Amino acid sequence: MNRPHVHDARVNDARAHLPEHLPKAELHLHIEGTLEPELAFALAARNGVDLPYADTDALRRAYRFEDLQSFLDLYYALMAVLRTEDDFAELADAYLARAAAQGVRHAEVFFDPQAHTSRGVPFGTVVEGLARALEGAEERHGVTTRLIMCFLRDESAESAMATLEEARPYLSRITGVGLDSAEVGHPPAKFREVYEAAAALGLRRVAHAGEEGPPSYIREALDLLGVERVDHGLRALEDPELVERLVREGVPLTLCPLSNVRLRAVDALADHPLKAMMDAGLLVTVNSDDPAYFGGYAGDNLGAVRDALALTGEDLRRLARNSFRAAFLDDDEERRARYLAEVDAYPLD
Ligand SMILES: Nc1ncnc2[nH]cnc12
Ligand SMILES: [Zn+2]
Repeated sequence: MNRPHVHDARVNDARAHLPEHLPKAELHLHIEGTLEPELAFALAARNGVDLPYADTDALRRAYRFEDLQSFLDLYYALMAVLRTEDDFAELADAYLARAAAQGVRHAEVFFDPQAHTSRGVPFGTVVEGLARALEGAEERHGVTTRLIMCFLRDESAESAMATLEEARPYLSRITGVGLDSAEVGHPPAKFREVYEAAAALGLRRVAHAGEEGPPSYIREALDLLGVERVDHGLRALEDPELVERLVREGVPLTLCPLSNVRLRAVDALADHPLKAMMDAGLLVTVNSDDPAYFGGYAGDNLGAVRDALALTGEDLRRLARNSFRAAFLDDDEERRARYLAEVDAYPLD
């Protein structure tokens, strides 16, 4: 009777001390990208939605992407199963449980309101559902949270502005705005006025830039949108002057290594610029982007780059420290200090 129990305890203990499970903040995570095939099918059945896949294996086999757009096509299509407040709460709670198991102590979660309102799901349904899970996360999972709403950059600036208006009644639950979806051809400049309006409402600002798009998009995000963090920023190294500025100003970059391989922004993890970016003095963090689609959550990403790029334990500690330094914890500096102390105390050898 006792043996399996003792065995389980040892497994759990070993898992708790994996180097890649050190305490960390996740700062680049699309909640819709945490929709695992099993939950997608369960929600489809509950909501009477027909999925064009025979089963979860068939769906997983569709996760072979050529580029960002080929992923986005499936990502938006699968959202059809998300309809009620409970669906959004369940989705977010499942993510938070997984993230906590890999050492995530603080999560700043993106959502794409236009992808839901455009198919008839009210803004309030999405936010109330997500907020229920996020606001209970400290008690349930030991994870503090922030919510960031992203504008779809391949939709119009007018649509983004209307979405900002829709958010007004919910601003106490929303920390900031972001910009995502198809990047090339949709430069940050398109959203200058929307970001000005968001800033006037007291919202923090981030934007995807330099994932597939050129380094000039990263400059625009800084200069025209006033972003405080750059999501991805993968192509920054192509522009040495930009790198110098990002280092000087301490602008955080939220890298997503497994995503970059799956969406073919880099050929292989061994070619990922993460280590070169660390060596250049950039404030980089490691995140999971859309973990259900790209093969791993926060700890999986960290473990994968550790192996591919021969990162040391101290490199991992630095990345974890960066994640808390880059987090929107300015309203709770005591908490940030506690998280940083947890990183320093975590045994890595
Ligand atoms: N990696 C990504 N880039 C742009 N938009 C996204 N939406 C979800 N994941 C994204
Ligand atoms: Zn992203």
